[in-house]
Amino acid sequence: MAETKELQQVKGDKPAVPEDAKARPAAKGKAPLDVPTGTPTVIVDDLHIVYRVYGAASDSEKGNAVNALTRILKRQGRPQMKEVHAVKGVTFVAYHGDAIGIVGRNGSGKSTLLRAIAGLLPPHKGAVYTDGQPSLLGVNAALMRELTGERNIVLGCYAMGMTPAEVREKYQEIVDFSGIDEFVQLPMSTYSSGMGARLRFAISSAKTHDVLLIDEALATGDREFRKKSEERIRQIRESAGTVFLVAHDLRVIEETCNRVIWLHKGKIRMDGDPKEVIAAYNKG
Ligand SMILES: Nc1ncnc2c1ncn2[C@@H]1O[C@H](COP(=O)(O)OP(=O)(O)OP(=O)(O)O)[C@@H](O)[C@H]1O
Repeated sequence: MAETKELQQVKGDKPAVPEDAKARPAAKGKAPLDVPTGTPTVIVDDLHIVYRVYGAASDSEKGNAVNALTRILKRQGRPQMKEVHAVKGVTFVAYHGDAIGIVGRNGSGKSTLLRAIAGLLPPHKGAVYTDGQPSLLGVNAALMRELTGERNIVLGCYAMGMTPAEVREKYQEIVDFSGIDEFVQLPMSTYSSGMGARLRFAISSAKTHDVLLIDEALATGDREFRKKSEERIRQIRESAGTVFLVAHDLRVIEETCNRVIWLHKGKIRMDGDPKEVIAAYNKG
């Protein structure tokens, strides 16, 4: 998303932190680790995301004769469209060096929020402002199953904007980081889901990202890989990037992030220190 006038203003002397953000624990409590505060990378302002599902009908609307007769009498067609209000007025500011974990129950809007920050979903209301190019790394990131790991690394690096020289320089590092060894010569369709996830993470994190959005990609890795990934996320943060991490494994979040946002039914329930938010989340 292009840098906006609003964000340029925000990057001036006085960051425009929304009023409610000032009241949140991250802002008023202890400063997150080594974060140089004051330079926002992502501003989410009263964001609403609504999915429109065409051809959907609720149980009460479909398949029964009374409903069909009512529709005929009222000259209505089949119900065509349902709306799912997945994100309902989310507001927060992320800063350079933040690693923000997003937790919440299934369907609470975590993946939707990441996709909206990545610019893949248009806001129904509100806005997302980002400084730099956000990159979404998901378990479903578009690597091609029928191609070998090697081809996917090369194409993936080109897709992220690397030059041929940079690809040559990074290639071996990516293979080593992913730990897929000789499987790199085989099509990805022969990989386990963990191997695929590791390769995706290795490719996506080979480049320095301004804003890296990670959706569950670390969930399938083993302990050793998780440690390596956490280290790499730390490096990304140190190079003044911002990382968002969605993971159901709360240990990964607690060990990796300096701030946690708890989403509940599309709204922020809590935002602040990982230990405090995770403790509250575990209590329900
Ligand atoms: N493509 C879509 N079309 C319609 N509704 C969707 C779509 N994707 C998600 N939803 C709905 O939006 C809501 C939020 O979903 P989302 O996937 O963002 O939640 P989540 O917190 O990431 O869930 P999970 O933990 O299960 O991955 C859910 O009610 C879901 O059914």
